[in-house]
Amino acid sequence: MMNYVGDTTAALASQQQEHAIQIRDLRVVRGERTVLDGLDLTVGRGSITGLLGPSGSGKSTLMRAIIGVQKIVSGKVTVLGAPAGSVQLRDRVAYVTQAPSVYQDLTVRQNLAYFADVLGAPRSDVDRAIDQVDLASYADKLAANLSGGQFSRVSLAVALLGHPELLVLDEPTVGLDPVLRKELWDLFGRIASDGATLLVSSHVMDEAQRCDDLILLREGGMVLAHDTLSNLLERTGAADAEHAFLQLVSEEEIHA
Ligand SMILES: Nc1ncnc2c1ncn2[C@@H]1O[C@H](COP(=O)(O)OP(=O)(O)OP(=O)(O)O)[C@@H](O)[C@H]1O
Repeated sequence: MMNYVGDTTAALASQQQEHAIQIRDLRVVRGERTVLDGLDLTVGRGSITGLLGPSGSGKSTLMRAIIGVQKIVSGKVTVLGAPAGSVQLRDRVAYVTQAPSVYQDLTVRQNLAYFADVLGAPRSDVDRAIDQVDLASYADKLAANLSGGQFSRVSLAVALLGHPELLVLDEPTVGLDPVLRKELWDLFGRIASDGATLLVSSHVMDEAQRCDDLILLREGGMVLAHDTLSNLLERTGAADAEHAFLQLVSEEEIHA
């Protein structure tokens, strides 16, 4: 009997370990507004999940809850098997916000070295992270003199210090032209193929093509769908993610 209980506990623990993110009945209120209302979500490991939805649908709020910086009213957010925001997740989870914290008056390498010290990551990580984002030839340039795409890659390099298992990226391609967006998505693909899990938000629906899995959020913080793009297109008969989204919204409205 003891063995059975032990096995079950181990099985449950390993099942939780397999998930990068597990959210149960999450409710978040910001100001007067209920932003997330009973949200359930499970994200597997080692993939790129796109969090897509219109502006104000709650993408950033959900990401903040996953990082553990958002005050929640109720529910449970488990990340890599531990409660969101807990100390043991500090160097296992990285978060890049919409306002990147890169110092303009430092070079790329100086920025990375500074953040490596702050995060307690080894200095040897600095050049590895710079290489990973393809900025080796810009390492000694001031961040202020970089292009928009290069600047975004510096934030990403900071996030890669210490080899995080989960990267949460809040609209990393916002304001970038299509060529730079493609470059950045290629980079996300390389990071995921090295074994990390990425949760990437966007309100540009065509970025759905670059994700293994999609979470479509609609206003009111409701998960409209959580599926692969090909399944969503098949289900809705739509030609692209944007039309699939619109189709799902109108189906919801008919059934409401
Ligand atoms: N600090 C705050 N105080 C009160 N309400 C807030 C605050 N921040 C966000 N909200 C509200 O919460 C809702 C969700 O905002 P959130 O930033 O999570 O959406 P989003 O989907 O990330 O939007 P965007 O794509 O524009 O970044 C919005 O209605 C917003 O007005």
